[in-house]
Amino acid sequence: MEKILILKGNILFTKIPERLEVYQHHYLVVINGKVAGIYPVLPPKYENCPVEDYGDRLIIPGFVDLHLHAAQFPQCGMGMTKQLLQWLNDYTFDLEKQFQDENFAREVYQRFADQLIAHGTLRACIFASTSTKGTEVLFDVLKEKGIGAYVGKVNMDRNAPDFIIETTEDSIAGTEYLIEKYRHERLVKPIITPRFAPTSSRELLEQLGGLALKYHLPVQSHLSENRDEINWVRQLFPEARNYADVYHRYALFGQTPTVMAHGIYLDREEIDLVKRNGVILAHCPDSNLNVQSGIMPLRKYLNEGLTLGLGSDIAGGHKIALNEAVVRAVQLSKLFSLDHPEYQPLSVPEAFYLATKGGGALFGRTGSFEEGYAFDALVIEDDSLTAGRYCLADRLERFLYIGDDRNICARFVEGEKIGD
Ligand SMILES: Nc1nc2[nH]cnc2c(=O)[nH]1
Repeated sequence: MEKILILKGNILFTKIPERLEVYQHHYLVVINGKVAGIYPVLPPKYENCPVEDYGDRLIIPGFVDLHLHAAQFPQCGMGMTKQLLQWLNDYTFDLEKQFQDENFAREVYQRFADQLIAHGTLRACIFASTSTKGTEVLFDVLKEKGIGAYVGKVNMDRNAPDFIIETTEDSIAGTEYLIEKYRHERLVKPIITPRFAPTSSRELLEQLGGLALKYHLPVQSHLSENRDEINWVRQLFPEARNYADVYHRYALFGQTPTVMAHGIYLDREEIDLVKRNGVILAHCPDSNLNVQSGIMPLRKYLNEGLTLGLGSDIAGGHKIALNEAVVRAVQLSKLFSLDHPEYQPLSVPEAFYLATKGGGALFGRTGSFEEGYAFDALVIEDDSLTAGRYCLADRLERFLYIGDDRNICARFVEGEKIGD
């Protein structure tokens, strides 16, 4: 039997980056979790269906966080004067080790999931830790909460402290165990997750690429984030043409759907490979500022036709709320364009697109209210932001800039209300 959900309110979303679609006081019809249509007047066939009337509130797509580390959640806002490699050594590895303790993992992951949902992130692409048991806890917590996610057990078998790396065999065995257990889940699914090239042996990369192909699973990792990291990769993989080619050689670069975080310093050849292989880049502006990685040439990549989304990159980024990343992406693009006037700063609709439909590309049809898209949505109550006086586009901008979880009064994932 068809499950019909009808909402009424002010509906805003993007189909293309440059333009916001705005429907004032319209009806949005959802059938079996998918958007069926938006109407000024309810068609007669739905006349007897109940309507959730949200009055003058905004209804927008849920946020999609394309890159964050659940196991770094307790570390937000710490070590923020270090650069990447030092920060990993001084803070991150010590913390991630603790996720071998399932009770600790459960306590942290519950808070992490609650905060993610409270702030309106309804789909996320997540690194857990190297602990297989700890990662299992994360899968189960996210399933209970009803959010959509890709979850990766982190793989590392070299160039990090002994207490956190695994043998290649253990790393692969743990990964395959989780794949077998969760690959048929509807909303929370496994993703292959080599931490990054420097902490991966060739053997590990080869076997992970094999798993991605065998189970047709997506892949996530880090790419070209920091200059010292890039030099390190050059020393470790002299046979590779560039950083991207390290992953490409091992079937971890677009042979299955792939998200690479950062990609700040891509050369011409790498940009072409990203485009040719359909790799999605996760832009993480807060993190790029905090650990002084640099400014991604976002407009250049958009002009090249690359697919991008936004990531909070907890805990390189210090805030889990993705509207913060929207704002920071716009701000950083303005700084970039001061020195590169040929590249226009990002507009707010473009940044909003990245945080919804852009990142949503990894999850299939989500992040928009076009027909056939999964109905992942937030209802925004912005009275406290003096709603009445502004047009709908301005109200959305104000929510993105100065709103927070207190303004989100309902959340839907594939048509189901969550987080109440
Ligand atoms: N931002 C960030 N970059 C990384 N590169 C390798 N590991 C990490 C991590 O945990 N965070």
